[in-house]
Amino acid sequence: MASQSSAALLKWAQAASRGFAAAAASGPGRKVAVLGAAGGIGQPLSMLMKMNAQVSQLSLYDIAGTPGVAADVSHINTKAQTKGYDKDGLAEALRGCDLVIIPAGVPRKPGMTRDDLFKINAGIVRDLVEAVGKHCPGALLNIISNPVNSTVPIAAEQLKRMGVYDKRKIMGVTTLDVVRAKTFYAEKNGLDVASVDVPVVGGHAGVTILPLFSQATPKVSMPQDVLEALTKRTQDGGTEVVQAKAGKGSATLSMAYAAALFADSCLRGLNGTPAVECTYVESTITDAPYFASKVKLSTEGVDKVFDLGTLSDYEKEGLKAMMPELLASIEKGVQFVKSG
Ligand SMILES: NC(=O)C1=CN([C@@H]2O[C@H](COP(=O)(O)OP(=O)(O)OC[C@H]3O[C@@H](n4cnc5c(N)ncnc54)[C@H](O)[C@@H]3O)[C@@H](O)[C@H]2O)C=CC1
Ligand SMILES: O=C([O-])CC(=O)C(=O)O
Repeated sequence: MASQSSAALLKWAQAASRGFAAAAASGPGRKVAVLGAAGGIGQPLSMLMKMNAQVSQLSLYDIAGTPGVAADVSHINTKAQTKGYDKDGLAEALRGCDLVIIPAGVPRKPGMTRDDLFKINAGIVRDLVEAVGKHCPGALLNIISNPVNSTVPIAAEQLKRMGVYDKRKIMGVTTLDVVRAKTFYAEKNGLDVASVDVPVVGGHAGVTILPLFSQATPKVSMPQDVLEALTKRTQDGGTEVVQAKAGKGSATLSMAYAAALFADSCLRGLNGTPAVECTYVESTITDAPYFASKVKLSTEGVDKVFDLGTLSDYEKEGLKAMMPELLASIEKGVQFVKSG
């Protein structure tokens, strides 16, 4: 989000594009696990984490297909020691982890909402988070599995139940919404996308995704119809990809990129260089107990949740309109664990 974070990430990407060894030149060692590593997101994300100089150990866990992915990724000439774990290896994969990234679960097909994934993914996330609570309770948790509006409350409730909940550590990954908003805003206004920033707040489904174009930089004043079209395209970005893939899943490559950016900021925060990102966390800045907004990521995870700043009237309406769906999705997640 912040230009500081974008600049560092750009440097990382440039180093990677010059030759992956350059990206691995320095940085303290952190242990990172990807749960769901053999999936559409998991594979490219595992590769990108292998290219991150802050990672010294990389655990790749999935219920199927990890030996191949781990062997493949492990040949990349960067320092992260990479090991694959199958379904009996979860405890070892997690032990000592600083950061656990969860893209495990089923993706949408055309005609489905993210909430339609709840039936399968809720249990997957709860069980994986239970293992995190047992084997690395201090780790930061980046939750990608949908529906994020519910899976983050599920993770929180599960850890509360185990007595190891720390609200600073649990984050729903909404970076892809920011990535999309930046891309669409830059394209529409003829801007250099590398210089663009757009905060996206709320949640991660349909109308709960609220890009704040009134706070975008550089500031461009857009006619209302253009603003509304950009807002809608950002809200429907996931569906655009689901439809284009026509039954073969949802966003994987842009998601892996977004998750790698967010994980990089989390690791830099842990290593003492705070970063600012939008992410879905426990929050008191609106009526929703979980809400995505800009946060400061520091040595213990989420150090500060920033308030929304000044919203336009259109954004105020959007905020009001999302609340019933967001609150219902949160409650559904909470009840799933409480009644389980
Ligand atoms: N937060 C976001 O912005 C986004 C979230 N997603 C979500 O990410 C999730 C994964 O999507 P894809 O990678 O495309 O799906 P995929 O089906 O290609 O991969 C999922 C992987 O999870 C694994 N898996 C299933 N149960 C598991 C368990 N109990 N433990 C470990 N691994 C398990 C599967 O074996 C598979 O390899 C979906 O829920 C999707 O909706 C997708 C795009 C964006
Ligand atoms: O739309 C989906 O199902 C996947 C997702 O969350 C996204 O691409 O934003």
